[in-house]
Amino acid sequence: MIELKDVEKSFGDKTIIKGVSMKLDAGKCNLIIGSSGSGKTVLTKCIVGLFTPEKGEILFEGRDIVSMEKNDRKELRQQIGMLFQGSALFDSMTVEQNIMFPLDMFSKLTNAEKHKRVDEVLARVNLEDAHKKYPSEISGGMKKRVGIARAIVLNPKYLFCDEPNSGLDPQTSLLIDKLIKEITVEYNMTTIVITHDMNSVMEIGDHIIYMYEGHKQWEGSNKEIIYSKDEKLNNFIFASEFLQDAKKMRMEENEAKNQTQ
Ligand SMILES: Nc1ncnc2c1ncn2[C@@H]1O[C@H](COP(=O)(O)OP(=O)(O)OP(=O)(O)O)[C@@H](O)[C@H]1O
Repeated sequence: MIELKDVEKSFGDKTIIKGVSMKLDAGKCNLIIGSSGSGKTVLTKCIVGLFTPEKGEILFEGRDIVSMEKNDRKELRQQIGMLFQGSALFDSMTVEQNIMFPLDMFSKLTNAEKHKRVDEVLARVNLEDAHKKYPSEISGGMKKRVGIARAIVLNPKYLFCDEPNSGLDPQTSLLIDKLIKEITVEYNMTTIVITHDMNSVMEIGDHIIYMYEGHKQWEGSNKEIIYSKDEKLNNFIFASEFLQDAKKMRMEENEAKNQTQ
């Protein structure tokens, strides 16, 4: 579990993150949503130790990354898998070499063990035959899957995904979401996903945090979000007429169900 207590982060005299507290559970997909500039990336960078907040604690299983010794922080960072926007694969390396990279950098496994591990994670993301391909030879969805395989190759306790669906069609997005969710449950990882994708919110949002102008405006599950009365959240998620209609229908269905019970 990761717990944030009253985290504050400023640049110059501008406070970007304003006293944010939250608990992010293991085995759950924790989604951070919010409009552009609301502080999602800055908050996430604070959590993974790339930015140091001026105030507050960020506890990984009770250990504060903010005040941690440099070596301990380095060790902890190796337990964090990252899936970057656009996958961030090395174009000059094959799929296999891309996934091997963190193992070469951070593990003490033998060559044979590393190859076995690469095979395992590629099989897990259903890409058994992609070892020798270059990123330019595979689709956007496959690149994301390679990105996921690379993110989990060191068996991390924590997984961060920045806009995992950006640039993907709705069907492929759904497959990537399902994969992230399955892996989260299977490995009991604490997963944090930054997303703008409302389908993801409804599909895998065990715990959703809505950021508004640097503070946590709302939190709840995908079951609760549809019935939320928070005006700012509703303006954000039901910005499209389609979603407004979907919400109305859900609420009417629910009312009808309650009346027949
Ligand atoms: N390194 C930095 N120095 C100064 N200001 C920064 C820095 N990084 C981010 N900011 C500011 O912090 C605010 C929040 O930015 P952030 O990138 O966290 O937003 P976001 O919610 O992730 O937006 P998006 O959805 O567009 O990625 C913005 O006003 C941004 O200009």
